[in-house]
Amino acid sequence: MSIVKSSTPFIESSIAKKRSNQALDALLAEVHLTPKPGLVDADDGGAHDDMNLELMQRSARSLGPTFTQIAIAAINQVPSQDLREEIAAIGREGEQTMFQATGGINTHKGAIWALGLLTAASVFFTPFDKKSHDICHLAAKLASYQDKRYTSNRFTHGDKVKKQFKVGGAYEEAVYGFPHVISIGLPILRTARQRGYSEERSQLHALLAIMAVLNDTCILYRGGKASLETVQKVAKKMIAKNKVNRDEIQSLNTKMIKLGVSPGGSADLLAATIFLDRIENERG
Ligand SMILES: CC(C)(COP(=O)(O)OP(=O)(O)OC[C@H]1O[C@@H](n2cnc3c(N)ncnc32)[C@H](O[C@H]2O[C@H](COP(=O)(O)OP(=O)(O)OP(=O)(O)O)[C@@H](O)[C@H]2O)[C@@H]1O)[C@@H](O)C(=O)NCCC(=O)NCCS
Ligand SMILES: Nc1ncnc2[nH]cnc12
Repeated sequence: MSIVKSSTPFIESSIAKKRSNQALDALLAEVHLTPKPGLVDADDGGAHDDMNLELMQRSARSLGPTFTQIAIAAINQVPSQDLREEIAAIGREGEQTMFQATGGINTHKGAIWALGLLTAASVFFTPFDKKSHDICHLAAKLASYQDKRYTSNRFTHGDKVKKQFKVGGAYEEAVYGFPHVISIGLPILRTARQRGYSEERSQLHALLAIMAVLNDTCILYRGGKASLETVQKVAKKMIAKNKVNRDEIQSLNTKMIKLGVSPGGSADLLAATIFLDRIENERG
């Protein structure tokens, strides 16, 4: 069955397809960025002994139809309770697709959430040409409606650490308009580019800058507060020098493997940064 509704006009369906391709490309760009500390990349599986590059690519590609369905559902809509529930249902189905593609491994749950909302917001109706902060604002509005019909009562890893350490997680990041993307990821990516760094090096700067401050519930769940503080301290030091070298990344990677922690939330927010940056750049 075609994912694109037969009633969707051609121009709308091509915009929806374009945005969902951009979401998928952003996921793949994050996965391919090498080296990255603690995360799966072309060199190794980071702190994950159950993941590798091929698995991450398969997971990302399995999500293409999910992003297309989200974009088709959201095109020319405005945030509403009904749409929130429709997008949530598609997102949950996407999680099942991901688990099928990975044999039950959680590779991209946070990315489905963040990029799902941002993809929807990128195709909403507005009378103005949307900038990144407008897209994040609209995504936040959509996230702020309750997921009433489909919500599960499962107590997740995020729920556990949010309660234990009194921090926000992926939900709060979205509801507050993706502050780590708007105030950290995007400006650091662009500053690094202006300084003449390569695209990959600039993305690495953005990732480290996010890692330096984010309460990443993946790190907290596996390593507690001490591990999060260690990772943040090292990432902060690297970013403060404005120059990141490969040896330092490798040493942080080794440290994170020893601690058994991975910055999965920061990786998702890097993918969100790349997605929004590319949309804004395409307007010239
Ligand atoms: C509202 C939801 C986010 C609900 O999420 P839930 O409570 O079910 O899950 P959380 O545990 O809170 O995790 C969400 C994922 O978000 C990423 N993340 C973590 N911290 C942050 C942060 N501060 N800001 C933003 N994002 C964050 C992270 O995802 C990445 O890590 C995952 C891999 O981690 P790993 O440690 O390997 O795996 P675990 O499963 O934890 O197990 P162990 O290996 O440790 O045993 C990977 O998924 C990365 O993507 C968190 O995991 C939302 O999900 C929701 O309600 N969804 C329903 C559908 C919906 O409404 N969708 C709408 C839009 S499509
Ligand atoms: N590259 C990566 N490695 C591990 N977990 C991730 N979650 C999102 N991207 C990831």
